[in-house]
Amino acid sequence: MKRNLAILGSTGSIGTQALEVVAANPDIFEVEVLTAQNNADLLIEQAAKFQPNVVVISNEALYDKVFSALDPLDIKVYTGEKSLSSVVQMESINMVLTALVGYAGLIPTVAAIKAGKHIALANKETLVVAGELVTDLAQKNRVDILPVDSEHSAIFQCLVGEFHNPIEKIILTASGGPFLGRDRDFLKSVTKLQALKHPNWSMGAKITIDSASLMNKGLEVIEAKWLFGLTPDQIEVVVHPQSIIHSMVQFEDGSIKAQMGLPDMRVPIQFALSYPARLKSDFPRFDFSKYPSLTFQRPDIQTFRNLGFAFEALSQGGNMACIVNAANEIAVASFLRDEIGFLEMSDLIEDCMHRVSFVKTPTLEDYIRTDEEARRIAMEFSF
Ligand SMILES: NC(=O)C1=CN([C@@H]2O[C@H](COP(=O)(O)OP(=O)(O)OC[C@H]3O[C@@H](n4cnc5c(N)ncnc54)[C@H](OP(=O)(O)O)[C@@H]3O)[C@@H](O)[C@H]2O)C=CC1
Ligand SMILES: CC(=O)[C@@H](O)[C@H](O)COP(=O)(O)O
Ligand SMILES: [Mn+2]
Repeated sequence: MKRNLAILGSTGSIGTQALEVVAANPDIFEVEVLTAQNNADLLIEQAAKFQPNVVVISNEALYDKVFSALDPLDIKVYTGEKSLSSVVQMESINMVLTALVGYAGLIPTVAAIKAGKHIALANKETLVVAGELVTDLAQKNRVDILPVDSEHSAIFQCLVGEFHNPIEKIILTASGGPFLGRDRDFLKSVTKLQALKHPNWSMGAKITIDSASLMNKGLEVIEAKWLFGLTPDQIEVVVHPQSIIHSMVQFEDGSIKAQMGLPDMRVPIQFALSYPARLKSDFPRFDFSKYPSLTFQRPDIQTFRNLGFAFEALSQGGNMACIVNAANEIAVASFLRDEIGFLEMSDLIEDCMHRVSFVKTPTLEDYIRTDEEARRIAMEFSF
């Protein structure tokens, strides 16, 4: 069961935890490709340790630095726009972990699927932008898309042994983020430092802001629709502040299965990389006596409007989720630069949903055009 991996985004939160899993299981995993955008020092360190055949540094200005460090180790170094899409096609790879953030994950994932590589999917934006196209392509090429996202891994783990049984609904759990229970008056003036303090998970900046605004849960609703072939009314979101139950599936007899454990992304990463096997691990174990109560409540979609936008995008279909995704990427980047306020992120997304050209049955080229148009319009947004 040797897995020869390309890890796209190896220097990020998911990428570094994936390399911990790899390091603990050297008989099972081989690293063929590592990629990064800006963190050349860490990429060089990872390459020296894991000895891939190839690395990609997406920022072209850093190519010389990475090349001169890795040339003596006989590790090939690439850069440039098309590099990710070409390296994922290498013969020696059989699985690609998409641990890079944002829309940038879409085109390399499509290239990997076309080349017949199984996908361990962390980059939820790929399915948000073009879920129908990507899942159809995977089916056509007999490629598995194995979820890494903790909620989707939980659902997938509940479904193992049940694939013949219809799902009545799934229950996606949400932590509620750092601003759970807060009203709009409070949210008006929150800072990025407050928003970057997730109560349970340590993650990259973009997804942490998405969690604070409930956009992450919205993106996950769309991701779940495409991964598990659901209609929007089969997807319920429940706030569960402890993040111990990672999500649930309700079957047609009313029985509910839940997957639980401490919030530790190494568990779903490892399961996606080793599926169908479960590998032994020394990750900390859950202790029931430390969690005397697990609590649940409804999400407040009047205050956290982004979750509602995601359901709206699903009901409109076409390229609407692609519009929401691009607008959200611009909104989060602007918030992180202190250019807009927390609540203005939702105003910007709503504006784009009204103004960007709607396409009912988009092709890949339409998604690329939509992403460009939505980013342009989002950048023009003024308050
Ligand atoms: N972190 C988590 O626990 C979870 C993450 N996810 C999803 O996984 C994905 C990765 O998240 P996370 O690890 O937190 O993100 P990080 O920001 O920590 O890491 C992102 C990685 O992608 C690279 N990267 C960023 N932008 C680009 C680009 N335009 N082109 C190529 N590479 C790029 C970064 O390189 P560099 O650092 O070198 O600049 C880095 O290696 C996201 O889609 C997120 O939603 C899902 C569930 C949980
Ligand atoms: C770890 C993971 O999968 C994240 O997507 C996490 O779920 C974020 O937490 P919330 O969005 O529920 O706050
Ligand atoms: Mn998640």
